[in-house]
Amino acid sequence: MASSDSNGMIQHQPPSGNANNHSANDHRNPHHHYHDEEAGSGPGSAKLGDYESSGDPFDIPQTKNASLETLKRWRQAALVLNASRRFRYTLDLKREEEKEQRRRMIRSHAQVIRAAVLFKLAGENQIVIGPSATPPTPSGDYGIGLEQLVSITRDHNISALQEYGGLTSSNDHILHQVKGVSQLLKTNLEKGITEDETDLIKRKHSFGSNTYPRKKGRSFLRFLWEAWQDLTLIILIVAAVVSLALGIKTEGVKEGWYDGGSIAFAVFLVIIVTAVSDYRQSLQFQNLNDEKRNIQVEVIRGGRTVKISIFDIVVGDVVPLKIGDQVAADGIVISGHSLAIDESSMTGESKIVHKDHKAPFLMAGCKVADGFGTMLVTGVGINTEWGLLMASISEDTGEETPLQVRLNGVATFIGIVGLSVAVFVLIVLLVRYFTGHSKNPDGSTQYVRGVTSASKVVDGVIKIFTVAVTIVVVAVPEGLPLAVTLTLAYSMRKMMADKALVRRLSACETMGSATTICSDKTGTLTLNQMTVVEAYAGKKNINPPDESSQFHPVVSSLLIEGIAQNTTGNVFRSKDGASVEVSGSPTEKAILSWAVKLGMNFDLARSESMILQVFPFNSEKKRGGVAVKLNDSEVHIHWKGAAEIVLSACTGYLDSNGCLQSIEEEKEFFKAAINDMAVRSLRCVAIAYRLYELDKVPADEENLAQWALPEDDLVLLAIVGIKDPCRPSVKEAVNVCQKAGVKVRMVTGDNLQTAKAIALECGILTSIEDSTEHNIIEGRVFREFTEKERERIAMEVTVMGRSSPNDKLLLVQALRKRGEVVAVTGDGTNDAPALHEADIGLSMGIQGTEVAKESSDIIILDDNFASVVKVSKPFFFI
Ligand SMILES: Nc1ncnc2c1ncn2[C@@H]1O[C@H](COP(=O)(O)OP(=O)(O)OP(=O)(O)O)[C@@H](O)[C@H]1O
Ligand SMILES: [Ca+2]
Repeated sequence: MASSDSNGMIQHQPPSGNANNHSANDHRNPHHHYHDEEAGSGPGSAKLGDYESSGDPFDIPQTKNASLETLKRWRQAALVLNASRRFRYTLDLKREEEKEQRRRMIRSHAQVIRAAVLFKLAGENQIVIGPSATPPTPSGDYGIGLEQLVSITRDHNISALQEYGGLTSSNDHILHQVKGVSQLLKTNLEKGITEDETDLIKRKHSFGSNTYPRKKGRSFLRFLWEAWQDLTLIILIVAAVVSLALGIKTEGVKEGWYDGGSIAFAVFLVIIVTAVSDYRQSLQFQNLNDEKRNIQVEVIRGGRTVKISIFDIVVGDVVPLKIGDQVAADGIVISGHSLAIDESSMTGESKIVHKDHKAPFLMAGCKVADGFGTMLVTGVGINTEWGLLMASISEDTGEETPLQVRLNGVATFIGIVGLSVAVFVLIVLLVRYFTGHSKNPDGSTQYVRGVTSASKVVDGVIKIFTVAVTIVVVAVPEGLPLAVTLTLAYSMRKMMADKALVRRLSACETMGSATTICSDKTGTLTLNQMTVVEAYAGKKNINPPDESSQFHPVVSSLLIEGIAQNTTGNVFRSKDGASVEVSGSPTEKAILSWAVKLGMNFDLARSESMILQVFPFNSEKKRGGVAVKLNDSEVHIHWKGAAEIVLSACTGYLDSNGCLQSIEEEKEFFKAAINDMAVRSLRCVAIAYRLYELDKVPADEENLAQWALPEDDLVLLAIVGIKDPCRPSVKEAVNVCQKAGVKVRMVTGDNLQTAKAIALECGILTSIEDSTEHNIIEGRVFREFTEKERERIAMEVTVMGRSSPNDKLLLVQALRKRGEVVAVTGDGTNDAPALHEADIGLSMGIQGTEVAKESSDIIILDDNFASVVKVSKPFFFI
């Protein structure tokens, strides 16, 4: 497959064989390179090993990664008769391949068109190197028409952007090249479009909506048609016909139809029930898919961050992007810091692409791999490659669970054995009959060659056939797999009612055999409603924490500057200033609200300094930083993050008079303060800053983007304690697990003391004395053990604090090595490898990122641990 990029150069994509391999190895998740990179050993090989060692052909490993290879072997071993009904896993794979092919087709199609246009323009001498583009043609209410807009994005036509750009923005946050397009689209790049209904409708009218026609599912008749095409059923149908014919022949129409009729009725019943259940399941999957696709995304409208359905995004919208998000529509980067996009879902190449003003075009359907930013939407729905792709593939994945596959296999196997026995009996009886060995009750030989009349022979043979048919009918257990299908369909419906979105049906089953659950703390065990309840400014404990008069003005203005700039959240103040809306991650929200109470005017604070460089917060480093330049050219670097980590980088603090003091002698005091808050289950965040010399800051953009923010020599401004109460239902849920013999472990990014306090509160730990050596462990300690030691320790670990997402993966790996069946909950993008590695990955519907959801088997819609338990409870006690 060859494709041309925007310069018309030919690039070679991997040959189709490769792509097939790719999907064959892991049909479930096209993003499995996450796993491959981080986990080392691929899942496929491990699972295959499991299979080999078990040696039992009926033993499909109970893991979700039951690979194609396993199924293929299994299929050979069990002589499967109707592959399409028995092995939907393979169907699933075919669909994946089909998807991949479509994707390539759409891409090459778009590229051919693009190449043709470029060629034509070149012929007409319209392409000149440098800024040159056809001027925008106004259309309707907007300065640019749909066609033109779409082609700019599709062709990654930067020169057109610059051409339209015209004026240079006074505000350097905004890449001025987007300015022109945004004006044509009547968008304010900072405040977005207005929330006005009529404006939205106008935009939809001019540029389309972010939806695509859905491919119709199969009709009921198709299911009916498929339902009877099963060898066991065909055997039964034949048996019914034969039996009917025989019965009528021997006993007359009135009496003789009973046997055949009842077999036919049974077959009919099975066909109908199978078809109905398959059909309902396909409808259910369609609903599931709709729900899966109906992602809630944030957009900025009227200066306010609002959550809307992805389908409601319109051209001109300003969409904030953060790590883990799915790019909701085609667009152009407005501003961004270390913004990197994983385009593998669209291009098939697992390459992370950095986006800035040189490569500002974003493709819908890709994932944000790093950093954050905002984008201007320029293409929606069917005008994007993603939309074309979605419209052209149907997604009713009628997968079967391992248990179903196994039972179906057993049923077929028994059916075949029955059939063979019947045929064997038939042959023996026929041979006996025709060789004159069978006798009537009166002792006379039944068949004498040349003597017995033809009609007698027919009767005799018919009797023999009846025996054979009876054996077949008794032997074929067609209802068995059906029973499982019905049960699972029921449990899936129940799960939906219990607030869980099942992405893979087999997960329901696996969940039943889970022996341990590794749960997140924040949001899953706790409510994720965070408020700052304690604050230290310098050594002074501020009480109440938002009493602004207790802060020295120097401290509070530095705090406000740091909090307003060093955030991915947003504060919206209504025109009259009466209501304030804070958005962002729960921790951010808590800190922003606190700052608002201290008198922060968000917009004003942000306009007073200019951001030079950002280090976005991530769970690995547990801190985030920003460098800002003030109007007087002073440079401040603000850091905010896990308290003890930031504290260890501090060399000074500002005391209650706003004077700089050395922190050396006071470190113990601050550590004790943090510990004191943590044991009361508060999450501690420290805020610090430092001065920096402007001439040490890289001047040119290239180096500035690469600049690693200095993070030593910090001055501590404040430490806050954030309360996040336990969910009320959690204690009971943990109890249910423990009763069912399922061990609950907490793996959290929070401080060990905080983790311990929450674990006590929700019953994961019964008492502090309960702790053995490795029971409560820090992520850092755990990761430094050797692999063998980790395996040994893992079983003991109940609470892991200050863990990075990779520690979670290590724990899951170690537990699985010890033969545990592990369920893992996760929300962050970095949790994807652990979710993937687990036997059952559970992601969070509200706080979870798209990447995490995609790597999980079950999405817990309300983020609640109690729902996790509710989902699996019926299975625990089987
Ligand atoms: N937005 C933020 N800015 C600065 N620091 C933060 C922010 N969010 C969290 N922190 C700090 O980072 C620490 C851990 O964050 P991390 O993302 O690893 O955990 P989490 O996912 O929030 O919790 P859990 O793992 O229990 O779900 C917190 O204890 C807090 O001190
Ligand atoms: Ca987490």
